[in-house]
Amino acid sequence: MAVVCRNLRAFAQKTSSLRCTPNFLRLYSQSKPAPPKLVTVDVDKAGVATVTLDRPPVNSLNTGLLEELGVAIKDLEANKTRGIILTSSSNSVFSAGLDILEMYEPKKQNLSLFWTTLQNTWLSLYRTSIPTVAAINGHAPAGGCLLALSCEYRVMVGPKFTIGLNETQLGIVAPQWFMICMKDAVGRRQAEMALTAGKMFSTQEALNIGLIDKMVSNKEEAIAEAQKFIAQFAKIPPLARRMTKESIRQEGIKYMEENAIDDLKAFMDLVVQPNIQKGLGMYLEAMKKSK
Ligand SMILES: CCCCC/C=C\C/C=C\CC/C=C/CC(=O)SCCNC(=O)CCNC(=O)[C@H](O)C(C)(C)COP(=O)(O)OP(=O)(O)OC[C@H]1O[C@@H](n2cnc3c(N)ncnc32)[C@H](O)[C@@H]1OP(=O)(O)O
Repeated sequence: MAVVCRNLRAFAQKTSSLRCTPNFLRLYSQSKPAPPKLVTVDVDKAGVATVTLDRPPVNSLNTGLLEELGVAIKDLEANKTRGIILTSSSNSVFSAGLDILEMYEPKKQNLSLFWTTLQNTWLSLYRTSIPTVAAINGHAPAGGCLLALSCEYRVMVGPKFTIGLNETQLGIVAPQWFMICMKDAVGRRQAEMALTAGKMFSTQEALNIGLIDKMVSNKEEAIAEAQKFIAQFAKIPPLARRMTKESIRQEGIKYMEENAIDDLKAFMDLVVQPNIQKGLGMYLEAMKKSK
């Protein structure tokens, strides 16, 4: 709304016949339906929030969705929520990862906003003092896997879905902070093997290496397990919990705090390379053809 108002004000200033009065703004905002929300938040009686990614068909992470997710986390922190369960409205995809359309033939300004929003939202999720669980109810490649890895506990619906950081298979290198998240979960050795091969793991394989913590057979079970994980913290003094989480996640937090600008520059330089752009175009085409 703030952006709409700013744009309207600029438009009104450029014209002699329009005045950007409060009435005009009210009429304008009433005539335009609000865009659908890409992230929904439901807080239950126990104070646990289910945060649902809702960008059909595959919850690819565009700037809008990432922005909404970041705002949701900040709001939940302000409201002293007891836990966050991150899940998807789809019944086959948790998230398809970064929206390739944000990176294909981009405007420089949009690309920069996209990556900065990803960095900020990731950091908010990774370091929040609220207990976090990913209820992974579908495939979670690349950026989808990153979101799940940033939570403290992962429950995944199996056996038919897959999860992993598949970047090398796409001919790209996962950023350092993606790697840190994988190392956090599975240890350096397994992370190296997973990332160099760009392996997508079946749910059972993911369970075997500790990439997920529990396999269940449907979303309801996933949510119930997530609630159980969060409930255990009712007995833990929150300050001790918060400081422990912050301390154990220090490598990732410090990495982003100290390297956000270099990381942005590296991303911006890489994405606009002609060979990367050509690859992205071909990848999009291949996805369409595979239907
Ligand atoms: C990919 C190269 C990126 C290069 C960037 C360059 C430099 C950057 C440097 C560092 C950053 C690197 C970080 C990258 C992390 C990422 O997250 S990259 C994204 C990787 N994601 C994937 O590879 C997943 C691709 N999707 C799938 O495998 C499948 O869609 C699915 C998730 C398994 C679901 O399958 P399903 O059969 O249900 O659906 P469809 O495949 O039919 O898809 C429906 C519809 O959605 C479109 N789509 C799918 N994934 C994406 C996506 N990530 N971005 C945008 N659009 C996507 C697909 O094209 C279909 O569209 P439609 O034909 O118009 O209906």
